This record gives sequence, structure tokens and C-alpha cells, in this order.
Amino acid sequence: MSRLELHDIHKHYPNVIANDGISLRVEAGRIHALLGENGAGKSTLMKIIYGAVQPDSGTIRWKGEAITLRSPAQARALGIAMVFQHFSLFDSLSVLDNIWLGLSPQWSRAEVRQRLTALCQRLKLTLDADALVDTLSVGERQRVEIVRALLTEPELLILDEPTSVLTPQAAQDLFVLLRQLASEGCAIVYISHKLDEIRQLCDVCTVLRAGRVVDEVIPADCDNDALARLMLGNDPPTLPPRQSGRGDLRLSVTTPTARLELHAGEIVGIAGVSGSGQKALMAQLAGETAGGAVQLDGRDIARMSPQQRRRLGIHWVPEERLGRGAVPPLSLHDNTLLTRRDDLTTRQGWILRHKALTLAQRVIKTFGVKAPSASTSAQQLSGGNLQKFIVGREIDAAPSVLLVSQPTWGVDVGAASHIHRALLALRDQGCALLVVSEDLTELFALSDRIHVMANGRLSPGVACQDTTMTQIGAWMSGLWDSHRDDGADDAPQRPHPPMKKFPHVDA
Ligand SMILES: Nc1ncnc2c1ncn2[C@@H]1O[C@H](COP(=O)(O)OP(=O)(O)OP(=O)(O)O)[C@@H](O)[C@H]1O
Repeated sequence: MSRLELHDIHKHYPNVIANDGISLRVEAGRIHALLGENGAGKSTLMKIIYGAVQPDSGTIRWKGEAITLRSPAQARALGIAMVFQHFSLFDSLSVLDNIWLGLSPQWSRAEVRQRLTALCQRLKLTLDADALVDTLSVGERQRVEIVRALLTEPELLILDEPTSVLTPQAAQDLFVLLRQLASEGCAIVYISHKLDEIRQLCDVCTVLRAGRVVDEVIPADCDNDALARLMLGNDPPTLPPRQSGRGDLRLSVTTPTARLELHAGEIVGIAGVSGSGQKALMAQLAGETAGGAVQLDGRDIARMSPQQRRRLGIHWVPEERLGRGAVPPLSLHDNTLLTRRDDLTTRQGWILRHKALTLAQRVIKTFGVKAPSASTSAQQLSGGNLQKFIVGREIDAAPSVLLVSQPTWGVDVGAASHIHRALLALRDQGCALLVVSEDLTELFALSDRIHVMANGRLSPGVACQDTTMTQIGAWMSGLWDSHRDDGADDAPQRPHPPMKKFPHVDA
């Protein structure tokens, strides 16, 4: 008897069929991957299993018995836990209180603290129980969500892209834990766009396309290309060859430990565990916090507001999509006004709505955003599609400096490759780019130079072809002091490494 059985599940939203007759069996003790491009219907299906969304029709059986799930509370009572892609935490409460409030009332706060400490030790996770959630990076928030779900000792655990903001080592630690949970009989449903992870971790993989099951495979028997092909329905695109050279110095900032310089026509990558100071660095460069020694084209811009900096051509994509990158209840065309106001208003301040609409439609088309129309609200988009929209909105501004945090977080391989190509094309047009990512594969595919942030310190820069993932991995623990910075103005021009296929889909 299966732990969970879904039969012919349908779910429509206005203008969209999110689930179109999905049947699935999830077995105890197995890790079951759900793979599909952005908008394929994975999150909707998982929300149905978790009682957060009601299906239009179809049957759900839990341990053989037909059930109707009316709420997440009912699902949790059965032993179903879910870690969402978007966080459901109270910013003004501590980590401990967030976890305590989300758990069964029979546990005292002290008990929850004890269990939390024990679990973090077992998982090798650093989590300050008393820190306010507001002060945490997305990676740290993700950790809170994961431990909260694990503390309920679930019989079915659903994870929606749990490793998107974890370092490779933290992801490996999570896999060990998930395997252990599975060996103890827990059924796990695992949603990820990372094909390597699915092949390494999962026992079985159901592939969805446009709301339907297209195949069920044993991922260990497939290579990445085969999985990507099943998911996309065609071959994934590859990255173009690198061509451009490093131009003039555009943006610079001097930090206590190193100087960060962005030149025209280059991409500088920032690696590091989320929460190591990347957010503060981005805020300083983008103008959300004033001060520091920030210069654009030799001019001090440290006290300029984000809006003033945008007028000088500096655009950025923050790591939080909902709330900062986009206002959830507003339509996509209204969301263009967040960062593109100057292009969309008259001198007197009147909003040119038709222009906002055209801009939103252009971004939707160019970046293949799956949305019924530009009037759709941001919160109705699937996670990856919203990410494509936000990144597309900034690239569309033709910035001279672009700062991007986690550019392909939650984005499927096809769309990730599209975003990567757009970033490389911007670079080839002379834009200076800073890419903050926890994904080393992504950073090595995109960057000309890499810095690392660890414990709030910035490492020296190193040209990508002069370093390795292992070295950058070691730097992520702060161990770079013997290295001399080569990121300064006198760094020699280097040939670019040979063209590489988009690494997520390399077999
Ligand atoms: N509340 C909603 N209202 C309207 N449409 C919605 C809503 N939630 C999801 N959709 C639509 O349903 C479709 C499936 O979305 P879903 O979030 O399930 O996709 P997904 O496979 O999880 O994508 P991703 O990988 O980007 O997270 C998308 O077209 C999405 O825009």
C-alpha cells in the first residue's frame, strides 16, 4: 500500500490549467523527485497534498484511505510536512518563536529549543535560535523552514527546492539527513531544478510538463541531458562562447578587507554561504544603505539614493523575489514601476500606463515568462516565472551596471540558460555585472573573476581560470589570507576559457 496516492487530480486557475489529470504514488521509505519546467504545476500539486489548495477534482488516498484535505492543519495532523519555496515566517519574531508557534502546542518553548539545538547539531546547521527572522538572509530563513518541518517528525515530507540557497556542503548534509529519514520509513517528495541532485538523491522521478505527467523514470539510470529533454520536450540551450574583454573601471567599493572593482564588459562573481554579508554589500552598492567608499566612474556616489543610482545606470535584482523584487498583489505591469519609474512617467509625474503595459508584455515575451497576461498579479506566478520577470525587467533597462543576487534561484534549466545568456550578452555590450550566487557551477560558468564573502569579509578577487571550485570552497570558510589580490586595475587581460556547455545539464 502506498503512503500517498493521487488519482486524476485537476486544478484550474483563471486562464491556466495548473494540474491536468495527475496520478502519482508516493511510497514509504522512498525519495520521490518531481521535475518540471517553471509553471509545470509542481507547487500546485504539492499544495494540494498539503491541504493548502483544493483540487477541482481527483482522489487522494493516504495509506490506502480516501481523504479530503481541507487545510494544512489537517495535513500536519496526518503527518504531512512541507517546506515551501516562499517562506512563511514572521519577520518580527525570533527563529525559536517562529518554530515554536508552527509546532504542536504540547511542546514547551524550552523543549522546542532543546530539540532545535539537537537537530542543528545533527544537521551541522548553524542557526541562532534567538535571532530575529528579519535579520536573516534567505539561506538562513530556508534553514528555519527546514528544521521546523523536520521537528514534526513527518511521515511524508515535501520539500520545494530546499537547496536553492544552501551551499554544496550544506546540501550534502541535508541529503544525508533525508536518506536517513527515508531509511526510517519517511516518504519524501523532492522538487528541484538541479538535475545532478535528483540523480544523486532520488529513487524515482516523475516528470511533469504543462500540468501532466509525461514520464516516470529512475533518475540514477538517466543522464542530465535525458532528464532535461524529458522535462523541456527538446534539447536544452547551451551557453554562447565568451568574447568580450575587460573595459574601463565602472563601479568600485573599498571594504575593510578588499577592494571590489567592476569593469565594463566583465562579470564579477561573489561566492559564499548565504548570510555572510552579501546582502549588506549589495545594499551598499545599490544605495539602500548610505555610506562606504562607493564610486561610479571615479565619482563618489556613496550618499546617493537607489533612484539616483538607477538614473546613472545602476540596476539590481535583490535576492527576495516577493516583497522586495516585486509587490505580490500588484499586477506585473504595475510591478514594472518599482524600478522603471523614470521610463514610465511624464516629467510631471503622470504614470504612462500603456508604456508600463508594453514594457511588462515585452519582458514576458523576451524572457518566456508563463503568465496569462501582464495584468496577472505577481503572486499568481510560479516562483521561477516571477524570477524570470524580475531579472528580465532589469535587463530590459539596458543598465550600464547590473547587480544580481541569485539570478536563477528556482528557475528551470532552460530558463536558467536563457537568463545566463542574457547576462553574458549584457556583458558583451559593455555592462559591468556583479553576480552573487551560492551556486559555484553558475558562478564558474558566468564570471570572469570571483570574490568570496565569509563572515562579513570580502576575499581578494581571483580570475576564474586561475582558481578551482575546491579553492573557492575553502575560501568560503574564510581561508584566503595567503592569497594576493589580483583583481586590481593592473590585472592582465586574459583569454577567456573555452566555451562550456551550461553545466547543470552536462552529463
Ligand atoms: N494562485 C494562483 N492563481 C492563478 N494562477 C496560479 C496560482 N498559482 C499558480 N498558478 C499558475 O499555475 C501554473 C502552475 O504553477 P506552479 O506554481 O504549480 O508551477 P511550478 O511547476 O511549481 O513552477 P516553478 O518551478 O516555477 O515553481 C502557473 O502557470 C501559475 O502561474
